[in-house]
Amino acid sequence: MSWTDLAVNGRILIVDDAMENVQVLYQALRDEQEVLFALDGPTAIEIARQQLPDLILLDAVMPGMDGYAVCAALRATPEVQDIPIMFVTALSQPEDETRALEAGAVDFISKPFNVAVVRARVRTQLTVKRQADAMRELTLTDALTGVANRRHFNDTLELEWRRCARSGMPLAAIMIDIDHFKHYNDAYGHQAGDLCLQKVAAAMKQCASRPQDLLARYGGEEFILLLPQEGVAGATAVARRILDEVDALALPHAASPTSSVVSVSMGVAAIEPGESAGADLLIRSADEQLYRAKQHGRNRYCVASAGDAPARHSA
Ligand SMILES: Nc1nc2c(ncn2[C@@H]2O[C@H](COP(=O)(O)OP(=O)(O)OP(=O)(O)O)[C@@H](O)[C@H]2O)c(=O)[nH]1
Repeated sequence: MSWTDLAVNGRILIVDDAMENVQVLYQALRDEQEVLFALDGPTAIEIARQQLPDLILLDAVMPGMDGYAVCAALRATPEVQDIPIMFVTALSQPEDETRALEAGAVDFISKPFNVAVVRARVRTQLTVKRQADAMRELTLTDALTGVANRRHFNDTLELEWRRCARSGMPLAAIMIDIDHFKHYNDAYGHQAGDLCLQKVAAAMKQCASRPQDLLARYGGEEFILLLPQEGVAGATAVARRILDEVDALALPHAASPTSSVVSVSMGVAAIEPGESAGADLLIRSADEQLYRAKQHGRNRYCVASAGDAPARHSA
């Protein structure tokens, strides 16, 4: 892959209160990039949060919320704070440029600009963004299974907790443990154990495919699935699917006292985030239910709500 290959197909958000300026930049970039635009700061922030562009080209002088205020607001918003911002402005003094860079911009272009220079600088910023994204992805991913690692899970849990608290939506988690995995390693070897972890993780990932769902490896053979905006009923349906999908893998486990094939036990919990409790309550609750599922014979899930009997796999 070459330097320019890395840079194509970015999504650019142009923010400028003058439509004619938007059009000039659009004409300059549309051959190489997907281009979005906003004519004011608040709309730009909303589009950035929803469309997650790879780069924002931001005018400095706009009525109401100016470019510096937009830049500060974006930098203070967790889900968009890493999107690079390039000022494209009629301002041209060194102090304007300094102010933009200090506000968190990565580049500053004064108008009138040269189209070829803008294109090249956009490509440069997109390449840097791609590389940063790739590095970030590595630090957030479990190397063996390719699902999120525990650190990624913890960060997402905090974010989703706050998001669900704001929107009054529930947040659910399923704690999942492969049954008798020590026996599996002992019987089939550590390499086969690794392969088993990969297959089980891939099967579970298919069971929760909404963009906000997050499957993470929580410990050795322990996984956790976070289901934002999902209550007990939805999470229980996902747990049932996981039981079926893992069973359908039909991975022989001759050393298991529970089943002839690899099986999982799960704890399901859901909560409406509020002032009185922290995110750790959700995890503790899912963990308690996992313990119950193990106690009741494994290859099943238990649900954190009064009166729920441990649900057994139908097979
Ligand atoms: N192959 C492999 N094994 C792992 C990995 N991480 C943890 N393990 C093994 O997973 C096993 C977990 O054992 P236990 O905690 O006793 O759990 P278990 O045997 O599944 O028993 P129950 O959970 O009670 O059904 C240990 O033998 C670990 O060595 C890994 O990355 N690869």
